[in-house]
Amino acid sequence: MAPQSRRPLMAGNWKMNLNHLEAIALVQKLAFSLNEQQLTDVETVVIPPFTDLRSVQTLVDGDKLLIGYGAQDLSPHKGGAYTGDISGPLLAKLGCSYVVVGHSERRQYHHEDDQVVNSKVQAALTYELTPIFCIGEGLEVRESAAHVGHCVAQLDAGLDGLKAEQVRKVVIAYEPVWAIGTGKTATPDDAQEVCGAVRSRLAERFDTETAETTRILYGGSVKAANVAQIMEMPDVDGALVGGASIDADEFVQIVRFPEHIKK
Ligand SMILES: O=C[C@H](O)COP(=O)(O)O
Repeated sequence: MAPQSRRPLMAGNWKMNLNHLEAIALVQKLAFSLNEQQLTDVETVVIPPFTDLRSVQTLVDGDKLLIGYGAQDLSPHKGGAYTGDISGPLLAKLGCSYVVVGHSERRQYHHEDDQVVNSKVQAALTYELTPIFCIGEGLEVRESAAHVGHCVAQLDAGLDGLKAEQVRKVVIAYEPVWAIGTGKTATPDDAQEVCGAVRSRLAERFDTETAETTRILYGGSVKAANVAQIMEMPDVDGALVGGASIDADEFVQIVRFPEHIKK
């Protein structure tokens, strides 16, 4: 059985969807549909666009909701002349707990390399934000069966310079790029293969405690219909959900996955 520190985490990455009014409506619907026990059993987090964060904060704080929130990216810099960037201190001040780092869409469309991703992981930890650090292979790498090595190399690069106690504060998300937004979900065994390799690598590079306590998520076309099978895998501690997280009913069913499995 997974240790307590690996409480299942369902994080909804809304990407560039929903304005601040739609954000309020969605979070209200989650709060209305999920009871205290369900939100205690499964940590539930929304990751809206930056422009929604203040509205989400006001709602979550005002009604003392058991729903966490975070941002989709952060600057590696503390502050200053970086037009368009959002820093760790600005996110922390808004009450964010999480920040996604190294998502494949940032790597692809904003040319973020492993070094940039590593500096963002470090920035997040500096400002007490939990990075949801993404790794994952494209289709070509998968087809050449080099995916495990590719993901482990991304993991190593992203965690470069971190001590074991810092790594334990990171959430790692395995997202095969070919499964993102395509409707092609990796099989539970595909998810387990890489999540298991990530955990073994954490043991090898840091220590057993780090490997056993660090949470590893799967992401890529997760929906209510497939989440339970994926969550049955021993090294999968949650999901980073894209498209299905902007549909309140669907995300509620994803959070309620324990009702469909016995782990
Ligand atoms: O961050 C989330 C992932 O990119 C997965 O997106 P998706 O669930 O729409 O495939």
